[in-house]
This record gives sequence, C-alpha cells and structure tokens, in this order.
Amino acid sequence: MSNSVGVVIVAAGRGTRMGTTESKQYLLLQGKPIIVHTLEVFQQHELISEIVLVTGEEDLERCREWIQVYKLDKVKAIVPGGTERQHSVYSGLIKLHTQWVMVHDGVRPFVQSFEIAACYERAREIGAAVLAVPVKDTIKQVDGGGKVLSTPDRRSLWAIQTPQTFRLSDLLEAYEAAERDGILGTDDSSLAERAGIPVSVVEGSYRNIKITTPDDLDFAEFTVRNRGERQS
Ligand SMILES: Nc1ccn([C@@H]2O[C@H](COP(=O)(O)OP(=O)(O)OP(=O)(O)O)[C@@H](O)[C@H]2O)c(=O)n1
Ligand SMILES: C[C@](O)(CO)[C@H](O)COP(=O)(O)O
Repeated sequence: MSNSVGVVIVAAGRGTRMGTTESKQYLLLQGKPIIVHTLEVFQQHELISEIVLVTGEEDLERCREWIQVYKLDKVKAIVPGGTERQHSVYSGLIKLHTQWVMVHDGVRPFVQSFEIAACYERAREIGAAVLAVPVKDTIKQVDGGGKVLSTPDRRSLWAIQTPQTFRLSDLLEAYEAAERDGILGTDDSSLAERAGIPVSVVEGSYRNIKITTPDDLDFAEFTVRNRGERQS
C-alpha cells in the first residue's frame, strides 16, 4: 500500500465526435484496439501495480477477453462507467486499493513511460500533478455571437492531458464534494482544485493526443506504423 500507484483508465464514452458506429476506443490501430494500446503502456510500467478499466456495460465481456489475450494481468477490475466521464472515473476510483491514483483516458495511447514517471514524481512533491503542454495557438474568448471578448496571455495557458495523479483519498473526497455540490468537471484536476488540493502541471508531449475526431486517427495510424518500423 505504501506509495503504491494504481491507474483508472476510462473507456466508457460513446465517441460521438468520431462519428463511427464502433466506439473510438475499440477501433483498431495496426490490428489492435486503441484501448489495448493504452492498457499496455501502464501494464509495462514498473510504477503501476493495479489497473482498473472502466468501460460500457455492453463491452465488459470483450474487454475481459482482451485482458486474457494480451496478458494484461495488472487489470484487477473491469467496471461499467456512467453517463459522464466524471461518473465513470468515480466508478473506477472506488475499486482501487493503492495510495496514489493516476486517471487516464483510454483514448490517449501515446503517453510515454517517462511522462508517467514524471507526473508521479511531481505529485509526490506537490500533492497532485497533471501532464500538459503549453498552447501553441493564440486563444481568444468569444461570445455566443462570435464577437471576440478578450485575448488571454498565452504564456499562462496550458492544454491539459492525462494522466492526472493524486492521493487516492484526496481524489475520492474531491469527487464526493463535487457530487454533493452538483459540479461536473471536464477533468479530474478541476475537482481537486476546488477542494483546495495543490496541483502542478508537468510538461508532456504534443504527441499525447486524445483521439477525438477522424483526423486524430490519421495521426494515430502514422505514429503506430512508424513505431513498428523503428522496432523491426
Ligand atoms: N461517460 C463517459 C464519457 C467519457 N469517458 C471516457 O473519457 C475519455 C475522454 O473522453 P472523450 O474523448 O470526450 O470521449 P467520448 O465521451 O467518448 O467522446 P465524445 O465526447 O466525442 O462523445 C475517453 O476515453 C472516454 O471513453 C468515459 O469513460 N465515460
Ligand atoms: C481529461 C481531459 O483529457 C483533459 O484534456 C479531457 O478534458 C477529457 O475529455 P473531454 O473531451 O473534455 O470530455
């Protein structure tokens, strides 16, 4: 238990922006489901002792089969998710037994081992940490009618990724407070922030994309193919 690290991998979304009949986390990259690529990164990581996979109720069985076929023996539980990402994460959190937790999107298969380690190290120092990259574009705040309201200083803007790392007890409390207060956040850190937990960003890589729309699949296929060519 002491300083043990678990990960909740959420894969219970429907992938509406991808627009495919099959949910995006099950699309194949070089013959293997995206969710399996993601699970393998954490399976192979020495820091990680326990994985909880959160998926759709109707996908539990095929996920169980993949766990066997791909020998993902760190996966200790596969549980059904909820309507929103936040509900899915909570379903996973309550199944973990570790002191620390990382929450990771099932559709971010390109996170690298050293980034996972750096995120954990920073969380140990600060209390919580998230991978992120500085935004490359100029960002504008725009009203519903398309009128530009402001141009925030780009130097203070970061695009937030996963994994996001916390003490499990802190994150559970933050999730339960958000539920009580009727708050829905788009990431885990936002719930921790409102609970007063200090969170630090750790600079990651622009390659750690969240596969969201069809153009992301082109990038994903290119990346996996190149990786395969480098290894052969
Ligand atoms: N109710 C939900 C919604 C999302 N997720 C997961 O959270 C991650 C990030 O979410 P996103 O990319 O927004 O996925 P979807 O909700 O599936 O996509 P969309 O918004 O396009 O429907 C994904 O791995 C997704 O499967 C989840 O477990 N449960
Ligand atoms: C958690 C997250 O990956 C941070 O970028 C993201 O907010 C979750 O996905 P969504 O597209 O915002 O639902």
